[in-house]
Amino acid sequence: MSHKLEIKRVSKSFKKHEVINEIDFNVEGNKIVGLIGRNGAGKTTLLSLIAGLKQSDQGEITLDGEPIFENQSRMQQVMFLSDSQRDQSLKVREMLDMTETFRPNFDRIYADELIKTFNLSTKKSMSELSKGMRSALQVVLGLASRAPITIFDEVYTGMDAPTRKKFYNEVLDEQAEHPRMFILSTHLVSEMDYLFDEIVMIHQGKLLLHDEYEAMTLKGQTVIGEANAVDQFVSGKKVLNEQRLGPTKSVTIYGELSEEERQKAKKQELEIGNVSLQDLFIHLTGGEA
Ligand SMILES: Nc1ncnc2c1ncn2[C@@H]1O[C@H](COP(=O)(O)OP(=O)(O)OP(=O)(O)O)[C@@H](O)[C@H]1O
Repeated sequence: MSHKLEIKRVSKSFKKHEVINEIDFNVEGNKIVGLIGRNGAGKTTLLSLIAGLKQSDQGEITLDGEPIFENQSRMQQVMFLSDSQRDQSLKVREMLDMTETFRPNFDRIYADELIKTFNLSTKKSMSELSKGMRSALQVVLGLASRAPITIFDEVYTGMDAPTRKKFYNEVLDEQAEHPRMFILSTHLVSEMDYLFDEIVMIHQGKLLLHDEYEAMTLKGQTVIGEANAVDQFVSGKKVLNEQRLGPTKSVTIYGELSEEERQKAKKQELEIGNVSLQDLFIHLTGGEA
């Protein structure tokens, strides 16, 4: 079954600091959504609002038309996994037991398989796990719970590269066998972009872009060639970045190019190339990520 998540002009402040500013977008269906933003952009805050763990000051977040906040049945459909510290004395086995009690779709057999995949011991307590192991446990709980909306808030940052790769493979396998909506926040953009169907990019609490991954990367273009010709070609377009190398110039733009414009570029010996999501992210959020 597919679900509709609506984020309707949501704002949230802490004291006088507005952390989320009128964010507005919808996601519908079984998709893997990448939530991208720099440190402090507001990703965790937005995801906590979506999970109903915090109340927005303005606007509303609904799942299938019903508000999530203070709505037990909707909150049960949304699972939020993060690296925040849990009760350190609990054993891994107890964490699995507790999660199984609260999550109606929890698959214990799959959870036990994942425990082996990620080399975790169910006998250890949380305080005995390394940072990477704690991250892996969050991944196990999130995947095995099979909640219709599963949110991973940068849990992978503690995991080493081979373990992250295992996680990415599991997400893709799960999405094929038990489709649902995953929201994965990250700034490991180049490493994770192949997972995403849709991208939500936020910056300083505001929504910068929301689009399908493919559409978004097709809109990012570099135009390289003789400086004057490049300047003329990009005039009136959204310019993200410019680099000059002697008489040559490389400009990154964002927006669709018509066939006519592509032909014009060809005639003027301008080279048009695609921009990676990582480069778009860097340029759109103003500098090195
Ligand atoms: N409970 C809180 N009280 C006060 N300020 C907060 C609180 N939680 C978050 N903030 C502030 O809100 C802003 C956004 O924080 P948030 O954790 O949502 O960002 P983020 O995009 O997840 O960052 P990162 O990638 O570094 O984890 C930051 O300036 C942070 O200091």
